[in-house]
Amino acid sequence: MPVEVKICGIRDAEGFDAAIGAGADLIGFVFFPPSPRAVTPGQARALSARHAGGPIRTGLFVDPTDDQIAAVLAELPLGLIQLHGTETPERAAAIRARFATPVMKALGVGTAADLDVVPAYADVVDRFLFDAHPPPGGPLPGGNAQPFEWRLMAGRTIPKPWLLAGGLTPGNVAEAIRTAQAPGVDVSSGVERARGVKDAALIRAFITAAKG
Ligand SMILES: O=C(O)c1ccccc1NCC(=O)[C@H](O)[C@H](O)COP(=O)(O)O
Repeated sequence: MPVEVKICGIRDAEGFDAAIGAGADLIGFVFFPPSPRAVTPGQARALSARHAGGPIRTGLFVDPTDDQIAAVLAELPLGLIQLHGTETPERAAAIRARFATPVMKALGVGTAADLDVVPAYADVVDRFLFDAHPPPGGPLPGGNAQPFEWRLMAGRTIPKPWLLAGGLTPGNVAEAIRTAQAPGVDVSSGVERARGVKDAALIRAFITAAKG
């Protein structure tokens, strides 16, 4: 199976077109206003409309209310809702049922014990994303360019498709995939030339390295 690649935090045409052109499988729009990568639903709709079909449009939320999700879905259909906060399995299940949209739960990994919660989500989400824990007191729960120990994932049976995230770059992604035995990867900071500004050449290099 080819490795799946998600390019997260797309907020301009350069990033969107580069991700599409290079064969991204998923594209992430951040609906978390404190993030430098945040977009409005209208901006995401306009970007998404640049290309019909293609990558799964993923909406990233952090402990969202139903109203926040509904406001986004009123503007553009999402193929996947990414929950990157402290959402419980019950909350993830409720969101999935109410919006009839697949859900990906992001989980922070620092030690093997952090993976103990996976079974609790297994029946109520469609995918997992494993990311580093955010720095204590930091403003963002993700998108921090922080890697975690990739070997913690090796040999694990994860009951749903999953993405490895955290501090990935064009230079380390191939090794990360091998070490973690990851079926997919997600990147934000590693394909930016400045915080929140995607770089087309880095996106192309990342996808080539991941899929190569
Ligand atoms: O990217 C953000 O700004 C962000 C904000 C709030 C919650 C999650 C966020 N990003 C989540 C992602 O899916 C990132 O791609 C993932 O954390 C990896 O980020 P990076 O280490 O910067 O590649």
